[in-house]
Amino acid sequence: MKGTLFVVSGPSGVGKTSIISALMNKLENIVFSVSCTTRPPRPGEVDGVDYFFVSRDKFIEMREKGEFLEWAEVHGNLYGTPKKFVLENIEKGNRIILDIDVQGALQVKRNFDDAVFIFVAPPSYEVLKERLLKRGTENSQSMLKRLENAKWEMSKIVEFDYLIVNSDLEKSILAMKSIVIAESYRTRRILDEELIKRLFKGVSESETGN
Ligand SMILES: Nc1ncnc2c1ncn2[C@@H]1O[C@H](COP(=O)(O)OP(=O)(O)OP(=O)(O)O)[C@@H](O)[C@H]1O
Ligand SMILES: Nc1nc2c(ncn2[C@@H]2O[C@H](COP(=O)(O)O)[C@@H](O)[C@H]2O)c(=O)[nH]1
Repeated sequence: MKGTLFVVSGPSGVGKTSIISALMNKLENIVFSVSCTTRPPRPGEVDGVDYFFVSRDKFIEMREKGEFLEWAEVHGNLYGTPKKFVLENIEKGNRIILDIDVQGALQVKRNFDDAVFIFVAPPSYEVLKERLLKRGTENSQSMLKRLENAKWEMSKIVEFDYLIVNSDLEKSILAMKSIVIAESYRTRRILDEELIKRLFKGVSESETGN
């Protein structure tokens, strides 16, 4: 069975990383796709764990070699999803989680019609501001840019399959976990020749209506 691609998007500071990192310890066969970025690391961020931190030249070289599944300029920096990692994990039958912006999500949507798209929204614009302020990672220019971009990102909610309004973190983690589990029960994902044979063993063709 092939793996499933989960694309998680939403405004900066809404809580995507918080939800995803908690989820990674709660499920099996789940991997996080570490993106490449030209953004400088924040204190505590580790290269290869949070992101692959690369120069703009290196990013452009990788982009030209076709190494990204999708890429976008987000809040003034370049971000991209390494293609090889995602494709390998789809082949292995894993669940792959992407934490990417809305522009990137819409690119993935054009190429992977089987992927699952989850939008994380803040309970209000005011709460989003508070969270970004409290996280304390952005200077005022970056804060303003992220809040301004949030308006366009929110306008694309309808493009997504699922919507989690992240008021209570624990409830949001549970919601994301429920979505990931429910997707693994979709008939189209699990019903193959082998399962059909097993399910209908001993049943004659006239009884199945075939
Ligand atoms: N439900 C919640 N209630 C209160 N605070 C929250 C909640 N979810 C996340 N936070 C806090 O909000 C801040 C932003 O969360 P986080 O870094 O996970 O956002 P993000 O969506 O990944 O942002 P970015 O897109 O910039 O990477 C963090 O300080 C986090 O602890
Ligand atoms: N299109 C892509 N967007 C990405 C990718 N990796 C992260 N992101 C998004 O960027 C913003 C900002 O992230 P931050 O870590 O600087 O706060 C956020 O919305 C991420 O989801 C990617 O590979 N492609």
